[in-house]
This record gives sequence, structure tokens and C-alpha cells, in this order.
Amino acid sequence: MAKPTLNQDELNTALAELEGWELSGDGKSISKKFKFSNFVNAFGFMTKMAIVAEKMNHHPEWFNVYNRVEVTLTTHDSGGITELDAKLAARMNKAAA
Ligand SMILES: C[C@H](O)[C@H](O)[C@H]1CNC2=NC(N)=NC(=O)C2=N1
Repeated sequence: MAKPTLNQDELNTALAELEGWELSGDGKSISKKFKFSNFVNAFGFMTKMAIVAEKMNHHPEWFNVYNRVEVTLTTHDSGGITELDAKLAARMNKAAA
């Protein structure tokens, strides 16, 4: 069963707690640009998050060049942002801290 998308209140609350994450123009995804000191640290972050994502069965869209990782989170099955996106975003902030 697809998770319900967050309503406006839930989304605002989630975003207030997710440092650096922004809502996309169409309101269907959130994104953040992470920057690391080098490629190994950027890729280490992605490796860590790949294991978390697989366990959650919730997978990021992301783009890496050298020390940058640009991440977009959305719940395809639900057609928008769900608690899974908020959870994964929070895990990413923790891992990148
Ligand atoms: C079939 C499979 O379980 C689904 O497609 C899962 C896999 N990973 C997923 N990841 C994300 N980000 N959104 C989804 O809706 C999603 N669905």
C-alpha cells in the first residue's frame, strides 16, 4: 500500500526540521545539495545511504560530481512527498553532519 502524501501542515513541519532541504517547484519532491571535502567522503556518504535506502525500500534520485551529491526525494508510488522522504532526508543530514 502506498503511503499517504504529507499534507501542507505536515510538510511545513517536516521542512522546518530538515536543514538545507527545499521543496521543488511542483511540490512533489524535496532536494538538497550536499558538499563534502573530497570524492571519497562524498562516495562514502552515498555508500552509507545506499544501505539505509535499501533497508527502507526507499531510494534516492541523486547526482554526484567529485565532492558534491545532489539529492532529490519523492515517493513515486504515492505521487508526492511522504514520511519516507522526511525520514530518509533526516538520516542523510545525520550521516553528513
Ligand atoms: C516496487 C518497489 O518496492 C517500489 O517501486 C519502491 C522502491 N523504491 C522506491 N523509492 C522511492 N523513492 N519511491 C518509491 O515509490 C519507491 N518504491
